Amino acid sequence: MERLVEIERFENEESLETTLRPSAWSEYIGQEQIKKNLGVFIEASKKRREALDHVLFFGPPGLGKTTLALIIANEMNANIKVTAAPMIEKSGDLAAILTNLEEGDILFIDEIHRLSPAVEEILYSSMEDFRIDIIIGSGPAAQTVKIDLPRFTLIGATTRAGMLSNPLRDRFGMNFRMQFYSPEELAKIILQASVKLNKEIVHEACIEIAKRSRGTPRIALRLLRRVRDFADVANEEKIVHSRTKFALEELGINSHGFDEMDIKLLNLLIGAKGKAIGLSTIAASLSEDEGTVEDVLEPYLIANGYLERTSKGRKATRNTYDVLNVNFEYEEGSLF
Ligand SMILES: Nc1ncnc2c1ncn2[C@@H]1O[C@H](COP(=O)(O)OP(=O)(O)OP(=O)(O)O)[C@@H](O)[C@H]1O
Ligand SMILES: [Mg+2]
Repeated sequence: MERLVEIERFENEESLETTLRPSAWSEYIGQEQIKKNLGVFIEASKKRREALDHVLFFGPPGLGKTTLALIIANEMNANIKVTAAPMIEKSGDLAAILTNLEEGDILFIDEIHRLSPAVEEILYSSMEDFRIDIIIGSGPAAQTVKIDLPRFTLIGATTRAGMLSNPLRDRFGMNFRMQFYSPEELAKIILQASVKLNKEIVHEACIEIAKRSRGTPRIALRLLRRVRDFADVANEEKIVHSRTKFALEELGINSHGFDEMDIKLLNLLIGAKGKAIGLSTIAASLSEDEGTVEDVLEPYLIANGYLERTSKGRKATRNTYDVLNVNFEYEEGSLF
């Protein structure tokens, strides 16, 4: 099923996303703490004329990890090589990438939790000592060759910090957890994008879209494009509030930004009448895999207090009942 507030990337929209992607700090809205800290580290390493320490970003999809990596490269005036863990199958693949880097280059590895152990092993020594050992040949004739690497910066991104091995995590000098965006921040992002799309939009419309975007810029931008379609079809020069509300209702997105899948999950929790439900049960009921439930569906619900993770499983909260307009009946002490 195609989710409108889906966070995965759709191929045909990838290029549009690239054009809307900020390339400078001034256009990167929110994540203030991360921006402040990174700004200091970037300035310091520029002053010392050194490569920046390795950086790790983690957090749900669509919150701006890749964008940050590109901005860092821009700020450092560095070349950036972008790749993703599933593309690095063998240790030889990584060795080839690393030996092609130049002093000060940035290597961006997306989905870094998906590296194979053998590849991870190579990465350790390259991050720490800027050197790799490669075994050439096999059997008794095998030889280890040490290759020195230029000082480079590794930027890793992952939606699943929990799946990163400790040795790998420890080798990053900085790691940053991405936060969900407030509606006001998203409204700014929407306004900025509408200028690039050359379509005027009123403030109330920005806020309306922002409120329904699950705190996620990628979703906000996708909804903006859908709403723009409605406005264009209606021959409206400006995106106004009424058309926006109409479009979002037509698209089936409720005022909390929940989509069908969220609602199903929340109903499931409420149906359990105060008992916790295990992740595997939830995944099976939603016909989704556990990873998607954990990385894509749950973080926003947890961050906003609609779902609680306990040792026994997932539970509804008071908010869950409120938001679904369900009276909450419970025996004293059994629920919360
Ligand atoms: N802080 C921001 N300010 C303005 N636009 C942003 C910001 N963060 C993200 N965006 C926009 O949202 C889109 C998605 O961001 P990005 O691709 O960086 O997310 P991501 O965290 O790398 O996602 P994934 O985990 O799926 O790789 C970008 O195209 C960019 O235009
Ligand atoms: Mg990304």
